[in-house]
Amino acid sequence: MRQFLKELPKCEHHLHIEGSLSPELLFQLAATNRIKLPHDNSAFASISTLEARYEHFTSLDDFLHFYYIGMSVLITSSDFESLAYDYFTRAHKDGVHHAEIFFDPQAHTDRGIAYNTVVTGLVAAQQRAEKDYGLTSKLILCFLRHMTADDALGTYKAASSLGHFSDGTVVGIGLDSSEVGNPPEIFREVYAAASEAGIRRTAHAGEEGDPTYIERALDICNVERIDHGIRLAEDGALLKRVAKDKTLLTVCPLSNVRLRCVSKVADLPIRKFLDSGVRFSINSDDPAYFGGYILDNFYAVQEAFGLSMEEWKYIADGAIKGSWCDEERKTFLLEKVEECIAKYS
Ligand SMILES: Nc1ncnc2[nH]cnc12
Ligand SMILES: [Zn+2]
Repeated sequence: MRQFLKELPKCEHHLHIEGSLSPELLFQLAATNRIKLPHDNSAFASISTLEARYEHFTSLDDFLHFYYIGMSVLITSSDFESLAYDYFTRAHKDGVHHAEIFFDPQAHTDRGIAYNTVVTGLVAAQQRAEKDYGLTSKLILCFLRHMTADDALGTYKAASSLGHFSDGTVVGIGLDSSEVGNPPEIFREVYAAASEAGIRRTAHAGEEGDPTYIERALDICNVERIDHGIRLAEDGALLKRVAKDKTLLTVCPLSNVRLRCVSKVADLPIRKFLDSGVRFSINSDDPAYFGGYILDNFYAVQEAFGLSMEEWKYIADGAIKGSWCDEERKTFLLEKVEECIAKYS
């Protein structure tokens, strides 16, 4: 089963590129770029103390504190390119054929790094990954929900004025950071603009927030996907609606355990999603912080739920169908899944 899971063609839809910054690369870039890490936080004493601290996050906000300090070492386009190329290399080894990755421009522009510096580096890595591995990818621009709606709108306009939505450099928008107390409707205006312009839309919802966060993301922000969405299981009517509409949930099992949304993978509503016909993909979120890349998440789900090959085919097919790539690529990837199933049947 492990070899089958490794080879099963995967699409990753929930990966924060800044969350793939390993402690090794973090310390290396801090030295190269002369960035001072906080002296008053003993976790930053060494790579091993930082790794040890990552095993004890108490909540999303506790993690986010480290996440924003960590990314402060990313300065040049080439830093972003190395970060993203390393991720693509690892994802390719895990059987990822198509990745739709989040980036947080405000977390960089807020500390003086230009939006274009970030995107230039990421695009260079995307082009190399497609050439070297045949791995296709898209960028999703996330707004930080702890910042204002005006700031989100300004970021959206900056990307728009560079033509990044119309030329396909950025496929869609997302919403991340601290969820509870920062509901999706605060950002209704920027979502309406994206909707009007035909830009893809997703939002983190129902990670820590109750199911109304999911409902409001769907109803008010008109999102096409829900990132995490695990608390959907608490609302039967909403669950039916999401299943009927084939709205993709991008679930991140190891993240949910590390951030204490659930105490173990077996407590996630994976069985309920399968039985109700909810479409979902399995993803790594911030793999350098949560102890595993996409394949580790697949293994963890298999260990907890003992799924059949047919159920894995349903997950793999749903992930492809819910992707924001073209139909030709989807057809190709669906055939690859068929071949993999045939090989292991
Ligand atoms: N799991 C997560 N939830 C919300 N915002 C994030 N930013 C990076 N990872 C996140
Ligand atoms: Zn996330």
